[in-house]
Amino acid sequence: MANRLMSRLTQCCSRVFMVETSQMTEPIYFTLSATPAAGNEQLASLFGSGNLCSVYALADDRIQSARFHAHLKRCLTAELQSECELLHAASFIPDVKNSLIRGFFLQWNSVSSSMERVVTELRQKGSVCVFSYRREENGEYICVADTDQPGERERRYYVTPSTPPSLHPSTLNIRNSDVFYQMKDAYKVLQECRDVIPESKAVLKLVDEQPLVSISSHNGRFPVIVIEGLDATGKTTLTCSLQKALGAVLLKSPPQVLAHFRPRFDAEPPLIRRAFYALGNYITAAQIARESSHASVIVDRYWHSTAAYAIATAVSGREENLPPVGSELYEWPSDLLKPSLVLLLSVSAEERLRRLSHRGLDKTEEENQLEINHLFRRKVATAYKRIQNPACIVVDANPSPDQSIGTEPNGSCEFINHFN
Ligand SMILES: Nc1ncnc2c1ncn2[C@@H]1O[C@H](COP(=O)(O)OP(=O)(O)O)[C@@H](O)[C@H]1O
Ligand SMILES: Nc1ccn([C@H]2C[C@H](O)[C@@H](COP(=O)(O)OP(=O)(O)O)O2)c(=O)n1
Repeated sequence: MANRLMSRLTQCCSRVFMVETSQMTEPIYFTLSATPAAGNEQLASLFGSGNLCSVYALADDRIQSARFHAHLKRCLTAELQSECELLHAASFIPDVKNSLIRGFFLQWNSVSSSMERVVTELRQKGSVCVFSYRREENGEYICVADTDQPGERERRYYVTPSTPPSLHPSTLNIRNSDVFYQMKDAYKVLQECRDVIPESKAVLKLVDEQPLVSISSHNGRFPVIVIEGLDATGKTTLTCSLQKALGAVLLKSPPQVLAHFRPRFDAEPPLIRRAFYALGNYITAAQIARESSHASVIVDRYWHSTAAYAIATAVSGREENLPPVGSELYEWPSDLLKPSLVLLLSVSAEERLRRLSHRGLDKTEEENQLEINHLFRRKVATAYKRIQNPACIVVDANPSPDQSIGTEPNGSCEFINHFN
């Protein structure tokens, strides 16, 4: 298995490797080639820091690969936390969708017995392959990889600098790994999980029980208003008051019927977790179609949340790495019911933190990450605003609930008055 993976990673000389040394800087890109080439400053800085290797996990199918990658990360973090730096690495073919394979790059300075032991153990594991890197005395950067060629145990490559791709490589795999643009694609992921995650069957059954609804099922009936925003921006407070003010039906995504499955799927890697949330939107869509025939409907989170969080998590590093404005990755799914209006509640970072601390509830792992990770929050907010057709209207939600809600300068939102 490892050999097959190794072949996949190395035989294609057009593959580029990426190492992210920090969240705020451009990753280091290189290729592996049979002929030596001059290094550059970035390679020199990477190779100047002691011992180096990269580790990739890959299994026969995408579910196993995703779970194995998450497992590897947990093991490496637990075992090596204090002794080495764990950086994100990946290998991809420029401009080729779904070519990205994620891995880790390990850097350690001194002789470390547990480091040597862990690397040896990983090498022996079927579905992990390890690349070791070193700088030769003549200044060449070398990568040593295992090989499955007869009579050959390992093969040496020269590490050659590569120019950064025009789009960040993590955008290559978003479609159908992080964001699903048709129900059948998310459905397929949970079907593939049935043996390892038995709860998938129950979720699929709930999806099967919903009547199919078209993307415009509520047209000509009552309005459907989606309220979106980061955690603690006031969605629950606003949806409840709108429900009362408009005599509306209040729904949410994921729907209540999926609530008890959430912790199970939240513990899974993005491929599985995001497919679960995507399917939740289709169950909510069926509820919207039903309810909007006789009343206005308010929805607490829907597709914008699913796509914005998924994209912001999938794209590592800086905000500039997000897919650009107008990218097809911000399109609405072709088969998901569209609401009449999507409002994005926006509050200042200070006000949001104040509300979070007043609320004082247990925080999910993702909420914790949001709190400590300013950058991630900015990426979620930017992704929200780039989603198209329907786009969201940004609402200034800083005022207290008894003040009327205005909009950001270019928005327009007298919606409460409008529906009263
Ligand atoms: N407009 C507002 N002004 C001040 N506090 C608010 C406002 N809206 C909500 N809150 C408070 O902020 C906290 C988070 O609000 P909540 O509606 O639960 O947010 P969300 O559903 O977006 O996570 C709650 O304690 C709530 O009472
Ligand atoms: N329709 C939805 C709703 C939430 N999600 C995901 C996105 C984030 O990972 C979490 C956010 O949920 P969280 O529990 O923080 O939100 P609430 O507190 O319920 O407002 O759920 C989603 O993908 N699709």
